[in-house]
Formats: sequence, C-alpha cells, structure tokens
Amino acid sequence: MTERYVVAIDQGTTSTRCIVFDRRGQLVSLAQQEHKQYYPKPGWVEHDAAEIWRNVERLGPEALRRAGATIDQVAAVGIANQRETTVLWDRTTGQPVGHAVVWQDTRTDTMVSELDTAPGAEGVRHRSALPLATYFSGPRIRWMLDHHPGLQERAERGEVLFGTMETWLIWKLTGGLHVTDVTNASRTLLLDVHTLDWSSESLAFFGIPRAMLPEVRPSIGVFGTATAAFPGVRIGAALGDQQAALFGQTCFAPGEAKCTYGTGSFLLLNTGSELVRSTHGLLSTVAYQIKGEPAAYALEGSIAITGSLVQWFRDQLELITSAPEIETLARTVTDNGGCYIVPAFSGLYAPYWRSEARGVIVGLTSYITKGHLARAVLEASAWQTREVVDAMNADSGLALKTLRVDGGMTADNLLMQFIADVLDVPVVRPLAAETVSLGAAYGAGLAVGYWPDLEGLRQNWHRAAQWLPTMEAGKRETEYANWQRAVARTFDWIQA
Ligand SMILES: Nc1ncnc2c1ncn2[C@@H]1O[C@H](COP(=O)(O)OP(=O)(O)O)[C@@H](O)[C@H]1O
Ligand SMILES: O=P(O)(O)OC[C@H](O)CO
Repeated sequence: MTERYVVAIDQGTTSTRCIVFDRRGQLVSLAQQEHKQYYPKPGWVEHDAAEIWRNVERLGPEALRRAGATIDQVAAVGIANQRETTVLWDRTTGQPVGHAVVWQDTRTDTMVSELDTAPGAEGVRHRSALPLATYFSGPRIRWMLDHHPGLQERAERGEVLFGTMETWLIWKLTGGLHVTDVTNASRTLLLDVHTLDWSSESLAFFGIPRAMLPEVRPSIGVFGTATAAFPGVRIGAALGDQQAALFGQTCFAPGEAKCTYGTGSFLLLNTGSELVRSTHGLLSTVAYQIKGEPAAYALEGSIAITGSLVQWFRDQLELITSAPEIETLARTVTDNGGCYIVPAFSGLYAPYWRSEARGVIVGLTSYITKGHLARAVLEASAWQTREVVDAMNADSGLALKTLRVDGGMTADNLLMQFIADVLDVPVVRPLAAETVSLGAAYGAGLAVGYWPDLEGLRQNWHRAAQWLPTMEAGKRETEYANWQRAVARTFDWIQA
C-alpha cells in the first residue's frame, strides 16, 4: 500500500495552512501563507478569494514536498475553513464578484436590525436555530445582491454562485463542483437544521435565489476528486474550522467540549443527535455528519474578538512587537490595576448578540501602566469564556468538568492559568496543537477508510499541558462582577 498520508487544508481568517498527517495523526509537514486583510471602511473586513485559491494551489504541493511525499501517497484531502465568510463568483469565468465579505464584517448591521423585527424573522430564527445577526452569511448575500447592479437577475439565472470558503475551494479544486457541507450551511441562516436542506421560506425572507446555492452534503464522505492542487486525490471531508477542531479534539460524545483560541474564540459542546436550543444566548449548530449517519449537533459560544485584541494591541497601539510579548508585558504587574477592556469591536456575540455595542476600556487612573493594559487584554479572553461557559452550563444543565483548548493563544501560560482560575475547572491542551487541520484530516481519512472508526482516533489524543484553578472564590466572583459592569457600558453605543 503506497497511500501513507492524509492532507488537510485549513483556510483560516488570517492564513491558509496545508498540513500532511500520518496514520497516527502526527504532523509530518506544514506550509502556511497569510493573505491580505482589507478594511475599506470602519467595520468592513474583506478577503480576496482569488488570492486564497492561489495560496492553496501553491501550499498543497509545497506541503507534500516538505513531507518528501508524492501525490499518489495521499489517501485523501480534507478541508476546514473560516465560516460565514461569503464569496460570490461567476459560474462561467470563475472570477469572484468583488471581495469576499468576512465573518467579522458588520456592514449589514442596519439591515439586520430591520430584518430582526420583520414578519417571518421568527421562522428564520427557529429553522436555523440562530439569532439574526451580522455574523452569518445570509444578510451578506443580500447585501452583495443589492450593491452590484444586475447581480440579482444573474443569480436567479444561476450565472452567479454563492459559497463559503469550502465551497469556493472545492469548486476550484474540482473544476466546477458546487457543494457545501452541513456544518458550513448551518451558518448561513438559510438552512433548516432539522431537514439539513435549504429552507424555501428562509430563502424567500432574504430574497435569495436557490439557483445560486450549492448542494448540501454530509461533512464526512467523498465530495469528488481534485483536478487541481492535488490532482487525482479524493476530497473526503469539509467542515467549518470550529467543528473541525471539535472533531480533531475527538469530542465525539455528548457532553464533550473544546474551546479554540484564535482570532476569535469558539467553545463548542457536543450535544449528540439532539439539537439543543439555547435559551441563554448560544447558537445551535451542526457539529458534523458522517455520510449515511444522522448529524451530530453542538451548542456553540462564539466570541468575536480574542486573539485579534492582542493583534490590535500589537499593530494599532504598538505596545508590543509580537503576540507572545503580551505575556512578558502582563507579567510586569501582578494584577489588572482595576482596568478592564471589553473588545466589542464587532458588537458583542455570545451570549449577548448586541450589534450596536462597541468596545470600552474602564477603570483608567493615572496608576495604570501598559502592563495593566496587557493584563486586561488577556483577561478579556478569559472573562468572555466564563460568560459562554455559564450560558452552556445553564442550557445543558451540566457543569463543565474540564475544558479542552487549542489555537494560537494557548501558547500563553498566563492566559491559560487565568482561564482555569475564572472557570474554576482544569484546562487541558493536547499534544496535537493543529486540531482544526487534524479534524479535517480525520474526517477525510474516515471517508476513504484510511482510519476505520472514531474509537481508533481517540487513541491519538494525548495531553500535553494542564492548568489547575488556584484563584480564591471570593476574588473570582468580585472580578467577574466588575467585568460584567464593564460589559454593560458597551451597550447601545451605536445609535441608528
Ligand atoms: N503567546 C500569545 N499570547 C496571546 N495571544 C497570542 C499568542 N500567540 C498568538 N496569539 C494570538 O493568537 C491568534 C493566532 O492564533 P491562530 O490559532 O493561528 O488563529 P486563526 O486560526 O484564527 O488565524 C492571533 O490573533 C494572535 O494575536
Ligand atoms: O479562521 P478562524 O480560526 O479565525 O475561525 C473563524 C470562525 O470560523 C468564524 O466563525
């Protein structure tokens, strides 16, 4: 048998990675490339989908070269992608229509506020199990159809296609297959999460023609065979990156949860084949679906700004020159000096869903140094996690016993300790740091029989680090109350 590897494409918000994995789930090689972020107006965030495809085309062969592998040794390729980012392109030329509109983009906030109280909104919320928010793809498609002359008519004729990043990449990889998977489709506001197909009523609500939508498929199962980047290799899986991380962390059983700390942070709790509706501001989402099996669902606490607050501290305030320096700076002081930063840069996501909120720094006095600000930046990620964990405990009726973490910010020991302290549960990080890619690889490998079953994959999970809670309960609750008072000050900042 010459097939020895599975390759994952992790198409993230800031960069694209191609990673080669072996049968033990170990990383053999990695090739990575950042892409340009476009901020044309306040609140707008765009990517060039053509640039992202060029990166995939280059990184795939590069990762194989670094592994010393040939294409015929690749059993399958899996895709994990930034979710909700909206790409439209011309079916004939394959050219994107303008830039992709990124998940953090808030240009649809006025439209979303109006739609939220429009007739039919309750049905959209019920079928999608999502709040009406700028975060999801549906309003972005509407915005693009409204702002490019003639696009609505072309979309109705099926000349212009919609996709999130996995759809765009599969279309390019296969030379024209127009498909999505259930996890990505569940982030559009257009899917009925019970039937796992597009809802005609929700499409009518947004005025989006079905002809422009991809076919919805299970996340794990052969989508087709690549003709570009990995010619001849089967595409075995596509998953939203956060669902891929849940899969890569082997959270296959109801009650298992992970939080990925990247640009934003996303805590997902597997709820099994039952869709649990949140009454505390979380999303219900599809966790994954293996072809021929029922879908598994998850409750999700989505936090828009965590690692990107560190980037802001580095790039806009220029108080550090690299992300890891924030820990060194934060360690120059013993506490936050009474200062809290609430990074409501894109409004607040879970559990508040307030698009009119904007960020605040509170508790400033002449005592505050940049060390205190660095602490407040890191602590913001921890307090936001505490809010979604509280919501999750309330929704599920189960208290979280331990939190599995991954993502770039988990390199920060001060932050990980603070998270254990404010949650009052152990925080554990696996040896396999690239859980998003691993999840995509696991899915693709399962689809083609490279790995036999889920149980086998569990054996690959090994603990690399653990942080145990040490904070005294009184201090934890006082500081949490301060944080919540700070959050309240972000509300109603943007006024219509
Ligand atoms: N040592 C660190 N301390 C705090 N934040 C960090 C550290 N290292 C990286 N980060 C943050 O983590 C993020 C990158 O994580 P990553 O998982 O690669 O993100 P993504 O997949 O969302 O692009 C960046 O926003 C960066 O600011
Ligand atoms: O690409 P990431 O890691 O920032 O993840 C983005 C999420 O999928 C947005 O929902």
